[in-house]
Amino acid sequence: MNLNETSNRPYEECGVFGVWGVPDAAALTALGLHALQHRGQEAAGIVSYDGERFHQHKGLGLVGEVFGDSRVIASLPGPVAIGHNRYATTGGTHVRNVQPLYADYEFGGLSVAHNGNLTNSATLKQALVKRGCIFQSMTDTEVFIHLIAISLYSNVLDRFLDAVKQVKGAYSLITLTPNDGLIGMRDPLGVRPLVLGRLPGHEVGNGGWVLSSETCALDIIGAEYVRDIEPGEVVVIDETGIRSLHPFGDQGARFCVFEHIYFARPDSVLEHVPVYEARKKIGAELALESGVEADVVVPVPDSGVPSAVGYAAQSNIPFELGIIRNHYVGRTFIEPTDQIRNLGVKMKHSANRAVLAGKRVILVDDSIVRGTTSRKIVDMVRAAGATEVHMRITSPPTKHPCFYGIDTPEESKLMAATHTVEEMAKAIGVESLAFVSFDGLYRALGHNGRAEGATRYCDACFTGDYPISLVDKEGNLVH
Ligand SMILES: O=P(O)(O)OC[C@H]1O[C@H](OP(=O)(O)OP(=O)(O)O)[C@H](O)[C@@H]1O
Ligand SMILES: NC(=O)CC[C@H](N)C(=O)O
Ligand code: SF4
Ligand SMILES: [Mg+2]
Repeated sequence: MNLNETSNRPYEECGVFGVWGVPDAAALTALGLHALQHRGQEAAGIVSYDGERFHQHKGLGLVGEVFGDSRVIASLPGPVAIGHNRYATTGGTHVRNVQPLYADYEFGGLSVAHNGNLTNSATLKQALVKRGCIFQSMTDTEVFIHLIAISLYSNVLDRFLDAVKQVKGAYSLITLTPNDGLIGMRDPLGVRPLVLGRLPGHEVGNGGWVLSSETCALDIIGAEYVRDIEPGEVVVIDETGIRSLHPFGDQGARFCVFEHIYFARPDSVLEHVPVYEARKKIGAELALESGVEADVVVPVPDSGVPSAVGYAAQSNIPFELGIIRNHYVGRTFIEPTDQIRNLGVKMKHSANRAVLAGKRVILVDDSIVRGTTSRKIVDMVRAAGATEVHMRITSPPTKHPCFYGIDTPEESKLMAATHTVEEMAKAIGVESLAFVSFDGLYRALGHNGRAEGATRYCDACFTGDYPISLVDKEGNLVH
């Protein structure tokens, strides 16, 4: 069962960004969010702090829509700001669920931006509501707000640590506090990414620090990549410097392998691995494992492009843009019905007849979820005159839902959960279908097959091996 009331759509997640000690912090944050737009297109928000007051602006829509007017940025003064791009995993697309969340406490204001999903938030919420907490949103993220409020510790950092020790799930957090600075944190297994960067020229007063989901947002503002925040690490940035705490000790790391396969932008570097290179290598592994005679290798844009480059190079078959993507249709379709989603795929992709007619075609994509995209693409490619269509997928079959911040549909809607590979090939209408093997995937990421990779990554949507307990699901609780 999926935790999301609007779960009937393809997956996405969120982007978080924060800057400390720079003029125009909100403007830089808007730029950072713009670079992270691929991580969430549903809503965007920025909260800034000017040393006395917090200011916020949030809205449904793309970053350019919410922050396109310079008067909006001007209404967010201060040298510190945090921002969030949202794609809902818990709590639907409503204004009151837009992040960063903000609350007033006896110590002043506090704002939090969260990428990930908590697996015990419904359980915690039930207890918090019984204690009298009044929730303003339907997000899982809001439990942080209340756990901090009821904590008996006196300083904000201790209250924050008290709160995170009670939650389970995936969370990369950026928290803005009045006295304890900017706090960045990754959950104990580091499922979601978070990196630290620095803008040169702002060192006076310890300024210039940046926290971001991905390195592509550092590049857009000219910040230098410093390092990844470690799994379970808390960094506290204030005028006195930057401190690092490890309140959970070392519990290992289970980074989301699907970030490498699909979510992250190809120009980002995740855990020291350039995403573009990793995707090319996965494509090359796939060509070695399940090569087939053909005339052209064609990517399914966008996310299939780097791996198709790798597949084509390895197989020595020409790479061609046989499917053209309409750039005015977003990354995913939020429409709730299959009928409209089908139309959405047609609007997004069109076949390039000049490349496809009379050719044996290998299509490369990163994943098959419901099969909506593959079915439509294959029909289009055949209608454009392809004589054979072979589909190659750079992830293993997606058989299980994600509960850690990716909005996958419930299991019964995942094509690979209800079909064998042969049945899937028949259903999408291809001559052959192959997925990368687990060992091939992990080799491409620089590991010695899955035996090694499984101790470093979460791959639960492919294996069902969930590294963090699913407390709400086990207790049959939904938000
Ligand atoms: O089997 P389905 O349910 O159709 O979902 C799978 C498709 O969805 C994703 O693409 P998406 O259009 O979201 O984004 P992209 O442009 O980044 O590839 C993914 O890359 C697959 O192409
Ligand atoms: N995709 C995400 O990371 C979403 C964050 C949070 N769970 C929300 O729904 O707002
Ligand atoms: S279940 Fe899949 S998408 Fe979710 S965190 Fe794990 S690998 Fe990533
Ligand atoms: Mg795609």
